[in-house]
Amino acid sequence: MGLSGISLLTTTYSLILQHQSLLLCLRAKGFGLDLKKDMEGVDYLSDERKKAQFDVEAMKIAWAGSLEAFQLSDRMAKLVANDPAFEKFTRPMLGRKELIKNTLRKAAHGWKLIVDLRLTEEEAKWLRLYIDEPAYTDLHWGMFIPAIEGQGTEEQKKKWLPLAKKMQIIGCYAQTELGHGSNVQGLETTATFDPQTDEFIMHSPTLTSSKWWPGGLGKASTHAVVYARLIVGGEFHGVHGFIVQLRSLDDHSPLPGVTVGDIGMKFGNGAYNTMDNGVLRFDHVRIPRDQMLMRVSQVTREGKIMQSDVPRQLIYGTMVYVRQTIVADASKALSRAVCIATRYSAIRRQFGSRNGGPETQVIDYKTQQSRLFPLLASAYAFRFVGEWLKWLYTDVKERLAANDFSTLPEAHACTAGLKSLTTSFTADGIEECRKLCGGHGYLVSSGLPELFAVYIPACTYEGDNVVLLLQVARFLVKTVSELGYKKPVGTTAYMGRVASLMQNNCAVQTAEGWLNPGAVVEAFESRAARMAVRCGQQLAKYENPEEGFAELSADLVEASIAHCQLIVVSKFIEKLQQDIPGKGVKQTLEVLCYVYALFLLHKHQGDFLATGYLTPKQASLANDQLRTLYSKVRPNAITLVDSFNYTDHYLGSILGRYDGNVYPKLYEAAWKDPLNDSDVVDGFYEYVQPILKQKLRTAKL
Ligand SMILES: CCCCC/C=C\C/C=C\C/C=C\CCC(=O)SCCNC(=O)CCNC(=O)[C@H](O)C(C)(C)COP(=O)(O)OP(=O)(O)OC[C@H]1O[C@@H](n2cnc3c(N)ncnc32)[C@H](O)[C@@H]1OP(=O)(O)O
Ligand SMILES: Cc1cc2nc3c(=O)[nH]c(=O)nc-3n(C[C@H](O)[C@H](O)[C@H](O)COP(=O)(O)OP(=O)(O)OC[C@H]3O[C@@H](n4cnc5c(N)ncnc54)[C@H](O)[C@@H]3O)c2cc1C
Repeated sequence: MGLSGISLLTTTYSLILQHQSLLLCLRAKGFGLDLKKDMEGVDYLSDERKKAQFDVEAMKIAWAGSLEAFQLSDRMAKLVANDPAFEKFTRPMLGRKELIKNTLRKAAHGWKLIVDLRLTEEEAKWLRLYIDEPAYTDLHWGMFIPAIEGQGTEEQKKKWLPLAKKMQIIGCYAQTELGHGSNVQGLETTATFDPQTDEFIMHSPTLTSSKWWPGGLGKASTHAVVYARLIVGGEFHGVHGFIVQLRSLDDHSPLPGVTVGDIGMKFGNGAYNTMDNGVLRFDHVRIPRDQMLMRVSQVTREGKIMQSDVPRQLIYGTMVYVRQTIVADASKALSRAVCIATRYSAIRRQFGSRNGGPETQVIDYKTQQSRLFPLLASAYAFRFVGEWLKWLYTDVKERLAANDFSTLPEAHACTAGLKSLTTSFTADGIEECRKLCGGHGYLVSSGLPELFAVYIPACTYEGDNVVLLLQVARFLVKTVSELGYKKPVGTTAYMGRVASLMQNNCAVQTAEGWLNPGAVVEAFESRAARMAVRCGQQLAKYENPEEGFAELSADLVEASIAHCQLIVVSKFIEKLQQDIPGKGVKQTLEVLCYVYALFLLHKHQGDFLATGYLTPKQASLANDQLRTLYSKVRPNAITLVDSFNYTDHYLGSILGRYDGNVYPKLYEAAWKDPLNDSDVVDGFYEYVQPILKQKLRTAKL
């Protein structure tokens, strides 16, 4: 094949796809073809992009939340993508020590950019996100600083926040212990007040009291907010946060009485192993009294405990904040996986070739659509519920600052429940995206294995997902039990209409009848209300409510999921009631909203049927409508993932490349693997050749 033959290959998209494997063979066999030259600059997804029925630039803004948010995020994404210091392709191949050093280097480079370019806190947050490497800085900015902001007095904030924000100290959040994580009141580390010296003595009395897991603790932090049992005058006064210095600010060595280190390798290559999750023990370490975070309770010089008007639950406030950010992160992680799987599904062809024509794009298989499009719709749904949750949190924060604590229980229930719902779904969704990409999805260069490994602990950290749903259940049970005399508000307002929600059944008669926001919301409200009320009725049969709660906990978790799904569906619908500019943007989002809702209805039809709200026929009509909706998503699929505006650097996936130039890049990447540095593998002469050369004496073989 001559050069003219090669240039012919670039003429049509389908021809190129057919000939890619041939080209690769030629190169491998030493024919010297320059694949880079032949394939680069071609957009293999351009035909797909032409199918869009909406204004992609406007959708990018809808996804980002505003033009300003879009521009800011776009600027930071490009800053990172264009800086070779943030290369991450080799990360999964690094040993742990190199990995951590590399992460420290990136964090330092990121901080230099933040300082040199005078980035705002918001810009810095996006910069760290796009660097896309879990690091001690996540916990410093994401938990240590918020803990001081939320639980410190004005004086404490004035002292510690400037140091932390200039990174003159590095902090982490040391709550979990070897023996207890979920049960915070079961923590064993003690902080005993010594009135003689006006100090607290921090101590780890047992092996199980060792702090275990805190990110950034293992190697980087100089300080920690340590959660410990406050003991004053020999009595226990609950768990509180204390700012404790762990390492010297000169040479970083642990201070006397402090034993600190890393807890070891975690799931996956690269992935969360860039984080130094740590172990920490105290041997009677003394800290000044004013290092107890004292917004909720104060210990006086004389050793008196003073309670402020602030509820005790505010000690858990940092978790409310972080759970809210985790919901926003879920939409990022899911959209990333979906972007990879959608683009690759349009490139990948299997079967269906007629008369030598191209095979079918796997995205056109209905089964592929029924697995992929609900994930795409969920990414948008989580994005919008995350936006709403951020608003809710900001509102609560303002109220807390003005000593109005009335909305804290709802904020706790919403953040706990939505954190659980979105992270569980996203973790499963990333794995589904890997399967949607077939064998190539299992390659590290697809980006999916590392994304999965880095993401799955989100189901555990910041509260085990089942434990959190049980918190939602307590909130629901309380709401139901108070219905007779207290009007439910906020996300439980629908319970105020419990009588009609229990009585009226679904009125939908046709598949088109499901394209009605009122019908959809009523279905989810009825299901959630009926499940919660049913749990309430069951609980009432127990003399001991705690015993009943434990016995019914699996059903209570189901009721919590129904309530949380209702929130996501309602917030998506509410979003669509706003003005959303751009040709076809609102209509396309409406399709996704119905996909999300009807997919859930189909998946959980057992609930809807068992509560008596739906008939089997109505459930089946919903499924008919869902199939029609998938056809409406299909032409917009690629541009819907383009609207996330992810750079190739952030995606970190050959399968998800913007230009769809998958096969040559996969091929190229394989040759970059260190194993291919030589033709004869290390160890061949010691371990393989002797086998090949052996002269077997046994008759059997
Ligand atoms: C890739 C880079 C990402 C970058 C992101 C940036 C930052 C960080 C991101 C990632 C995170 C990385 C690491 C994660 C860090 C952690 O994991 S920190 C440790 C988190 N630990 C937990 O979440 C522990 C879970 N357990 C609990 O939250 C509680 O103990 C409990 C289970 C909820 C309560 O237990 P219980 O014994 O029943 O209750 P207690 O007596 O303690 O309190 C009961 C009352 O308090 C209310 N309540 C509970 N929690 C909260 C809260 N958070 N806010 C407000 N109120 C709360 C509860 O409703 C009860 O109220 P009543 O009115 O009495 O009913
Ligand atoms: C990657 C990672 C990073 C972390 N970072 C930090 C950090 O920075 N700082 C920090 O302090 N901690 C951190 N943690 C710890 C984390 O917050 C805890 O692991 C988490 O809260 C879960 O607690 P646990 O490990 O005690 O789980 P457990 O509570 O032991 O859970 C084990 C099982 O028991 C079940 N279970 C527990 N209680 C109940 C119940 N009441 N009813 C029914 N089932 C129950 C759970 O559902 C689960 O299936 C991190 C953890 C990970 C994995």
